Amino acid sequence: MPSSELERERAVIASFYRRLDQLRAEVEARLGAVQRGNVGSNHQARSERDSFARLHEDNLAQLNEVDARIAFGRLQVAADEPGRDSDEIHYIGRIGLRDTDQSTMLLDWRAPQAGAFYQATAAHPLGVRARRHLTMRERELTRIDDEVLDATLLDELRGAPSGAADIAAHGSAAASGTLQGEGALLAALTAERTGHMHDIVATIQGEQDRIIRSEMRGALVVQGGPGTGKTAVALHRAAFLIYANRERLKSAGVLVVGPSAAFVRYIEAVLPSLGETGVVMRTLGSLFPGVEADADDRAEVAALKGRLEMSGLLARAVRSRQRVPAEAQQITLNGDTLTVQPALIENAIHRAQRTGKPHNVARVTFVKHAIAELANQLATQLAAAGATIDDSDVAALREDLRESYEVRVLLNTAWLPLTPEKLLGDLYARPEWLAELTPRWTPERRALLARERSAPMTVSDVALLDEAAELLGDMPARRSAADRERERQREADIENARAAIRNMGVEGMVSAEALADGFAERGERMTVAERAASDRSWTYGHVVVDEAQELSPMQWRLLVRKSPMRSFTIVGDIAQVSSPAGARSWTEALNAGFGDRWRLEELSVNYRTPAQIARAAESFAGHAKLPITPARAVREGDWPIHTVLAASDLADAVLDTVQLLLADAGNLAVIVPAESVDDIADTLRAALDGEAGSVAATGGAGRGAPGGVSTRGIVGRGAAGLELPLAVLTAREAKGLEFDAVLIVDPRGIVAETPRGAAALYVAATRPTQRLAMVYPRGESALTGFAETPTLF
Ligand SMILES: Nc1ncnc2c1ncn2[C@@H]1O[C@H](COP(=O)(O)OP(=O)(O)OP(=O)(O)O)[C@@H](O)[C@H]1O
Repeated sequence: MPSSELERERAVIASFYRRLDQLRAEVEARLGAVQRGNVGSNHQARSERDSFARLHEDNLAQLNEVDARIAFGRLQVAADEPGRDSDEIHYIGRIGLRDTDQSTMLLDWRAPQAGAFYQATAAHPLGVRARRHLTMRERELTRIDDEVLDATLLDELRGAPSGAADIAAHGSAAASGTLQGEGALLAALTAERTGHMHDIVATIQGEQDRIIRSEMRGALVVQGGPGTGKTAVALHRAAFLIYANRERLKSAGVLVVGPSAAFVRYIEAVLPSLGETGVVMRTLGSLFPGVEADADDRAEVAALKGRLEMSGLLARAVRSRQRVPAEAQQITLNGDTLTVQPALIENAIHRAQRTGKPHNVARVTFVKHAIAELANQLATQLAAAGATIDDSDVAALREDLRESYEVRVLLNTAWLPLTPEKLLGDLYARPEWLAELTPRWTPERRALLARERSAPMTVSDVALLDEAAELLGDMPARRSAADRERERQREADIENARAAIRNMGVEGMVSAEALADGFAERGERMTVAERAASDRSWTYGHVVVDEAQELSPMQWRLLVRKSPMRSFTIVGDIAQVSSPAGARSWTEALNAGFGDRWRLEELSVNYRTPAQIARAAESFAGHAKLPITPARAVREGDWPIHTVLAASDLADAVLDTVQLLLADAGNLAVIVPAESVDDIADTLRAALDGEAGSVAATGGAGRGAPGGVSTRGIVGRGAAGLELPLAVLTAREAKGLEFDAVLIVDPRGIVAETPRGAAALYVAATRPTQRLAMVYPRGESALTGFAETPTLF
């Protein structure tokens, strides 16, 4: 590219940075003024100050996040205004920028006019004559790639005297094929992986863009084979929806659900790099506030806990905690003895059940009714004994009964307030109670649920806890007082926010509701995302579910409760189902939550896996009869699959292969059957890091230096390995991730360890962007599909 053209673009980009720096300075000044402002001890004034400070801090964070690679595209669009003969030029960037005179300098990639950057093709140019990809490293423009979509432009440019000829000299004759911005795309795809997913905003492809910009209403299912960009598309769609529905989604929030902590860590930087920070990211094990489950149940147990019939069982369990005593009970109050007949309690229970409210909420009706009946009974008894009783005496009796320890025991035995944890813990730890509730189950089936009360909650328990919480409702005493106070405070906050906005002259910049959200933080400075994450019954404006094929019907029930409007982006690959509770088709998976109200989009190009690896994985999947969706791989790849048959010890063969791969891979995953993953991790740490350099399974660590030498070691187990050159993972942990090179240890062991182990191996084999190696234990041959000429170590 002639330097003149590059220089011209550099000058344009420099103007963007000047404007960005100017905006940043303005926001910093405003923030400084707010922080310095003396508001004294007035609580309301302090809240307002904190809210404005927060607003400016968020703005500043957004400007900082988008600083690197602020612009990535330029469109030359045919002028469509009559009388105008020159083309329009639009620059496309991570955010929109306006000059001081309010003219547009840079279009936000999500703006409607920017759509043509992703959608225009030679066949359907959408008015675009030329498209330019600007590749930047931090603030520096390093390369430009042109595509000329209008052939007449080439002729015009040939005749042109100025530097515009530079474009012609480097433009392709016309964008051929289906890939858009091929040069920039291939550069992105072959770049070394860092352990964190990057945004793809500069190279989104047409089929992806249509999905990203699809309307927010309803459930959209995105099906595609491995590496087709489903995760990337889902995250960019979240950013697009926040942009297009900012008011609604800023206050209701967006939830992104992924399969594992490693996965959440892998994707967490994408949305901030697009300037969106307020999204809640959760694993299925952390969707119930206060519980962080990461252990899985055995396959049969998880499958049972995921079944819809568990909701019926939990409902029966709650009902059975509303118990009529078998016999009459005696209580004494102020020296008088009262005989309480079972019918009195039964009557109060029926009254409460008829309210249709959750257990803990309906208990208020139960207690009120039972106390009233007991007071009437006692009053009649006292009157019969000669006392004179009027209404105020009956009210006093009710008060006494409420205070009585014996009455409390009596009522609690009939209707005990319950927490979800207690209900579920009892169900697992009390086999005789479970047997009462499940007369038609076999003893073997019941045994699947049996567990010590102290055992930690598992991932599949989370959906059951949430179901139980729905059936139980909040504990009554806490609820009413706290809720009334919250509502009162909220109204006052919105009123105050309106006044504050008028006073500060910032109408239109922030809504009263959004500002009131800031007040509500009450000094704790919680964001919408933080509040949403800590409130179990929070309903989100939109929910993104990744690896959605793995979800059980009970998990779908939980998620649908999180977005009653059913605004969902559901991405996954039905062939990759490896969880025993997952579905075999989208129709089956979505039936309970969505009926037939969902739409399907498919992605067809594999951007990650080189063709030679993708073909082998697909061939293996064919033999294993997995219902795969073949995808067209963008790259052929440079290395054949490396098959190693261990000559003696498996660990030695693994170590030798690891050393071979580490020589030219930026990051490497060693994927191992769950039962031997810790042993292999220990072996690798001992050999490569030495004891002192090892990294804990859950702790974070800085990425090792290039070449793999780091004072903190290069081997990490689980999510901790993502930032290191070598991560040791199970197939489940590797879901959704990608690495330059992947080494699969004992592939048959992975196939054998779960009922859907073949799918787990298919997933593992499709993680590399460059190289795949497989190490088989001594005496085994290579698996069909993956068979290549083996090496012996
Ligand atoms: N348009 C694009 N431009 C650049 N990179 C892309 C593009 N689309 C996808 N990629 C890259 O391809 C890789 C695979 O994408 P992603 O992880 O989203 O696929 P996936 O369909 O979710 O895969 P899997 O189901 O196998 O986990 C990622 O590195 C992603 O950044």
